[in-house]
Amino acid sequence: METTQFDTIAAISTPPGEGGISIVRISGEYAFKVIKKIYRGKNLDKVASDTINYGHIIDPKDHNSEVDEVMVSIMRAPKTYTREDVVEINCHGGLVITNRILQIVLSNGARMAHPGEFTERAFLNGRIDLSQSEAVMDLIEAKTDQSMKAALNQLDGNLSHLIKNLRHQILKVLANVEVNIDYPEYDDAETMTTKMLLSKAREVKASIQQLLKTAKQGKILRNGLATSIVGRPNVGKSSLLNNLLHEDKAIVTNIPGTTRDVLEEYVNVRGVPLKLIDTAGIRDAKNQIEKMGVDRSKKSIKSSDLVLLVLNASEPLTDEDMKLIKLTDHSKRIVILNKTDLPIKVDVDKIKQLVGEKDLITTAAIKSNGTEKLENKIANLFFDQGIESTQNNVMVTNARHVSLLHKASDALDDVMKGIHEGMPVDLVQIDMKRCWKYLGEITGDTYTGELLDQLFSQFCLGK
Ligand SMILES: Nc1nc2c(c(=O)[nH]1)N(C=O)[C@@H](CNc1ccc(C(=O)N[C@@H](CCC(=O)O)C(=O)O)cc1)CN2
Ligand SMILES: Nc1nc2c(ncn2[C@@H]2O[C@H](COP(=O)(O)OP(=O)(O)OP(=O)(O)O)[C@@H](O)[C@H]2O)c(=O)[nH]1
Ligand SMILES: [Mg+2]
Repeated sequence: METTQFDTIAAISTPPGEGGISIVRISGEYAFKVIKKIYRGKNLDKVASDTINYGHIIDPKDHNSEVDEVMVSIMRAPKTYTREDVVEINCHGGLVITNRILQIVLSNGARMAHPGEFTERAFLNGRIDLSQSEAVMDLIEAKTDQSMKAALNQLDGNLSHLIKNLRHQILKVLANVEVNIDYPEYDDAETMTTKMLLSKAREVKASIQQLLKTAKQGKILRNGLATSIVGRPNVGKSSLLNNLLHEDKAIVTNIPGTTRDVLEEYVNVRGVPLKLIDTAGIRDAKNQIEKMGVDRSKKSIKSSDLVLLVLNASEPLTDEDMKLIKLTDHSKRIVILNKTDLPIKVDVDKIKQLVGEKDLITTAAIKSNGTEKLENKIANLFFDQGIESTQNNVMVTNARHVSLLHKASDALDDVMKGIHEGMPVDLVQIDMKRCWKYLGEITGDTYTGELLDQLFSQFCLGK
């Protein structure tokens, strides 16, 4: 059946499974009509907005039999999450009961919501803009406190304000340009206008570049710092992973080649989310399965933000170690000299020479020695490059926003180029307008149906 943004929608807004309480949320014009058909208790027409009310859900199609004892929240438009009438049924948190109540809601005037549709309505009805909607999802998926803060900042509208302010400035200049084109009072009107465009283009570009500088850290906070643990077989890679996880997740044995496949885990290191990738030990593999694992390790080095290269301090350096040092020379790298509880057989000075003292630490993973040192080093790598600060700690965390900021900045380059090449001002302003349009796509001042479908379909059901 064709669905529209005017239907009354419903979904279970709590995670599936057993729990203390589950919430079935209803939003739209008929939300109150629906609940009045299926609720026995107070007269809901008489209760104030933003109240929660005791009663029972009944099934009109089954002789009004009682289905559950519930609390029902009544929230009247427009001061609600979606800006529509919203009703939330707080029922007992069983799978069967929650689904039964949803079914009753659906057969009494509501239709099933699409993923993210409540938030999409909050956007379409103007309560939040597009970047704030995206922040709702980031908030749900945030993996550490730092990621959560960045998402909350965006939900509060700080990125939106910054972008809206830039757009406003551009619009003002464009209006001035129009006036000067239409009524050139002075002979040098064109020169004046050009000057104005040029200085505004420079100013806005500087702001955009400042924002883009935050994107690297923003991406890490959102997606995690992709970190590969590499090294010869049996050097202690999986042991180190377990230490960072503070649990025994990866299988550790004294048999070289234990880890055959790539293992991925999220860890929180002092607020920095790491996506840790334990790889198969790299050596000239003899058997096919191990060889595939090694190929993946090599790939994983290439796609990592950070490489933890593990060496065995209790054995002399091998050709494979040397290969690995070379292979990771161009990556951001921490070299870990492990097994330092055993007699040291490796030439430490040579390693210092090869990889630099700054990025070298010693550990004894078997005793969990050096884990804190490693954690500090990782956190410092992230924070020491200096958190790029902008007004109100705005951080760009989203790939869509980054791409639009680049396009906007390129459009400004075209403005400047046009001016330097003496292009007529009415042509130059087209590029300025393009910049304005790209910025508007971040906040959703301009958007397409496809974009909304694509964005909101990534949300969870009931959000
Ligand atoms: N039960 C419940 N808990 C929830 C939500 C919800 O919808 N239901 N939320 C969502 O999923 C989040 C809270 N977010 C919300 C954001 C705005 C409004 C809202 O009604 N805003 C109105 C009125 C604000 C006011 O009274 O001052 C507005 O902005 O006009 C409600 C929830 C998290 N917890
Ligand atoms: N003495 C000592 N033994 C260690 C240390 N770290 C790890 N080991 C031992 O070395 C062996 C190999 O450890 P793993 O963590 O499985 O090594 P790995 O690098 O993941 O090995 P593969 O998965 O086979 O590539 C195990 O027996 C560990 O207990 C250490 O610091 N000191
Ligand atoms: Mg392993």
